[in-house]
Amino acid sequence: MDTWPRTSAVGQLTMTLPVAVIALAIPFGFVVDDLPQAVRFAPFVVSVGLFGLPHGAVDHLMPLRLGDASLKRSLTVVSVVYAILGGLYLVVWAVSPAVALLAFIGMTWFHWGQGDAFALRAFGEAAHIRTRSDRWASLVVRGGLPMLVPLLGQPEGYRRVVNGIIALFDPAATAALAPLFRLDTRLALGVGFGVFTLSSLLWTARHVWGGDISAAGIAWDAVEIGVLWVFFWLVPPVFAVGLYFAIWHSVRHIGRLAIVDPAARDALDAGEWPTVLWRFYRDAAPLTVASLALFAGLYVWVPTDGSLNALLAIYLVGIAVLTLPHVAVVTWMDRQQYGDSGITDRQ
Ligand SMILES: CC1=C(/C=C/C(C)=C/C=C/C(C)=C/C=O)C(C)(C)CCC1
Ligand SMILES: [Fe+2]
Repeated sequence: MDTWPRTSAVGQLTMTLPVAVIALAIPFGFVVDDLPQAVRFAPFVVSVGLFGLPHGAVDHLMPLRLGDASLKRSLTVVSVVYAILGGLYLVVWAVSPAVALLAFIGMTWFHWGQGDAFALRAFGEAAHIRTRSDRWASLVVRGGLPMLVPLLGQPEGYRRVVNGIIALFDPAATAALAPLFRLDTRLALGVGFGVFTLSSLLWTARHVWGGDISAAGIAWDAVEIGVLWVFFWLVPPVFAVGLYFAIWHSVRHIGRLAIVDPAARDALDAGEWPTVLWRFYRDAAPLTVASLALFAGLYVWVPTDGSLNALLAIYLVGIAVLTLPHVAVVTWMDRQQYGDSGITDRQ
């Protein structure tokens, strides 16, 4: 299967649109703290219906579309994976929220990194991401931007969200993560990640210096990385991470879903955008609604003060529980779409 339609419209949209929106939002970061709290939360609210939550709600069709499973088998396998992984993870939240929170950040680091590494290769011109080590380097950088850079630039906003989530289950447990916010910890992490970012670009640049590919892909990669560093450093975390989730990670994943759905792919080739979106929303609607039911259940189960902060915390725990099985499905998609031999030699 040709999973690399580099020149198609989906490529243009999934690559350019997110960067444009994120770059335009950077100046907004200077004023958003002075606006009503609801504005900071707006991207997460919007993500419930627009791209964010629905992007994972098509997982149940992946074994059907990317493997050789029947619809029934596809549904059964994915439901079982969701029930087991989501259920176990929910237990971890109840038993040790600090551990569960750290796992959530680590898992999102991996997942948003894997999503971007795939999109760069499939939709961008990222011919410099060729080998397994290139892909891992890109994954670590791309995932670290939304998960680590806000901690470096905006520790107070970061801490508020982290503590808010942990306190839902056990207010005393927030102390466990205090070292994360210390200046020396952040300095070490910042220097380490900065060095890693530059090294990974230099490492993948060897293919360009080797002379066999154009420099356009790596230049684009570097621009995106630069924009994201600035964005996550300056923009308040709740707003920044929410916007990134809805408009970057999810949009790129929806592009990925479209190329594995033959009818959506034909519509793409014909430039019929509404058809693509319609098919996506039709597929995603039932489980998006089911996810909302799960969130409502969490809200009933975990006592809160009903504040906006507490609602965000509940939403994030709900997302966390759904993300673990989602990562399992997307990691399987990676295997299918990259092929067993890795992504070498896909020139
Ligand atoms: C909001 C926020 C955080 C975490 C958000 C996360 C982890 C979101 C994950 C969403 C996922 C995994 C969606 C599915 O693809 C931090 C970084 C803890 C602190 C700063 C504000
Ligand atoms: Fe995702």
